[in-house]
Amino acid sequence: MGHQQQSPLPPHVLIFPLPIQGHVNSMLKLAELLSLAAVDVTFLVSDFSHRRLLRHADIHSRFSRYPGFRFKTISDGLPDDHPRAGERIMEIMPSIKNVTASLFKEMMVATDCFRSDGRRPVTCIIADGVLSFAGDFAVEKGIPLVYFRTVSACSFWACFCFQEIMEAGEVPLKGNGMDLLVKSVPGMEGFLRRRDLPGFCRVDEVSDPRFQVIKTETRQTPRAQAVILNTFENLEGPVLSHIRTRMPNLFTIGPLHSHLKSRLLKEKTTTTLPSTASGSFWEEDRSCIEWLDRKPPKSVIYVSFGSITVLSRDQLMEFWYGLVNSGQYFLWVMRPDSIAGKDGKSQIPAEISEGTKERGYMVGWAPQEEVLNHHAIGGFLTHSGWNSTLESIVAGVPMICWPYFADQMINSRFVSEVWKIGLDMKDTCDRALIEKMVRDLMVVRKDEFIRSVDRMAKMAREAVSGRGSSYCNLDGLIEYVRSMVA
Ligand SMILES: O=c1ccn([C@@H]2O[C@H](COP(=O)(O)OP(=O)(O)O[C@H]3O[C@H](CO)[C@@H](O)[C@H](O)[C@H]3O)[C@@H](O)[C@H]2O)c(=O)[nH]1
Ligand SMILES: C[C@H]1CC[C@@H]2C(C(=O)O)=CO[C@@H](O)[C@@H]21
Repeated sequence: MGHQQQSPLPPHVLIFPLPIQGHVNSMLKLAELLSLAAVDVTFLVSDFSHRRLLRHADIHSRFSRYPGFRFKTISDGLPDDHPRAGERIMEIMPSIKNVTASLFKEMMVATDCFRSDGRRPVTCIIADGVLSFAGDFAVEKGIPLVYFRTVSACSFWACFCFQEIMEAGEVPLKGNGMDLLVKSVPGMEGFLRRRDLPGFCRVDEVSDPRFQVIKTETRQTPRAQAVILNTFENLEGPVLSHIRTRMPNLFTIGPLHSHLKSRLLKEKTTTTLPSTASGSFWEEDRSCIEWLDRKPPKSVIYVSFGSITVLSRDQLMEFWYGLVNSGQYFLWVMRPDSIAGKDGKSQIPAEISEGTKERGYMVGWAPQEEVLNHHAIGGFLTHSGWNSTLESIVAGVPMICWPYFADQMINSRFVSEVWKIGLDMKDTCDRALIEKMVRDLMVVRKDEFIRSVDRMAKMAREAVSGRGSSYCNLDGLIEYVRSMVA
């Protein structure tokens, strides 16, 4: 019998996100894009996140069409009842370093880097840019390493400059001088105030581990062979040029949610624009879509502060009065754990649930991409998480930004001062201002904002289509991953 010609095994990429919603969302999109290109993918996520995905996101059926895709799980080192939200979210960083790092190494050695029948050992590690221990392993074993930092380029670059910011005495932020311009982030000298620096700078001493960990994790990025960012050239071009002086092998492939839709359409896996299955950690309440169906075009402001923000009762009341007094319809996402206090949902005051009925609607978690693309949505009151910002841009929805922490502080400055597609209310939470901003966004300056965000939306869609920059860059990344096994 003649010897059958075997086709060579595909490359095998390990994708390893920081196990929180915003990071898992965008890295799952990358995983699906690579799976579409017939690359084998092992997606390593915390047991905790995996349970949430299984429960609320129907994740296995989403990936069942990709035979080369596998989930593997690992502990994030936190107890199950840890809130993984609010101020305590940063506890995940030392926990991962102290617990997950050694488990990861053991797992990689014990499985021969996830080798199995018909599957090579991992040929490339794509790790979250803040998981440097995965980078240590890759470097030690000579496995090609790519970092994916899931935040904006502007935030990544500001974090990269933490050393210089510190040496210039521009941190720690002590509450005064917050409106002084920051001189140590090249390219942002004209508009970046101290209050706009990533929230990790809001510490009393530079020795604070929350500042130090981000400084160290970010500064080691250039040791990777390449870096991926979920952004596009026309959105953050000037910042990207600065980053490329230090990390020339930079792949901008975003907005990933839109890119995935574009490729799925092109693969002719579907004839209508696919609503890609979600990666939600909470149950999506679809009743809000029926509520929106009954509202006039661009008449509703969507309110959501992402997966980590926790509001004090006072803040909740200010937002609520501001929204009600604005006279606009509002759809408000109130996660069960989003109000400070012990027992989450029961903390929503009765006056709010009752008083919302006239012009508002509340859900615990929404199908956000679909909501933002609904004709009834005219504005987004957001915490300025990077996925939310990109989803709003692509949907052509102007924003009011109330950043809570981290990259959100700088994203909101870019939304208001650089891209001019919304308003920034950082460091304030006052009902009269909220009322005014909602009216300005939805009524008074509506046309001006819609014009600029529509222009940006068009550029975003171009970036992920046929000959667009992100589309070509993803092709380049796939080629690069393939070249590692050639
Ligand atoms: O009701 C909701 C609310 C949110 N989402 C989705 O959840 C994601 C939220 O992501 P993001 O807007 O980035 O916010 P966070 O969950 O807070 O993300 C964390 O991770 C991001 C990416 O690194 C950072 O930019 C943020 O600051 C950080 O808090 C988005 O895809 C939303 O579409 C829903 O599906 N339904
Ligand atoms: C919990 C935070 C630690 C780092 C992550 C981050 C980043 O800059 O990569 C920003 O905010 C959060 O998403 C993460």
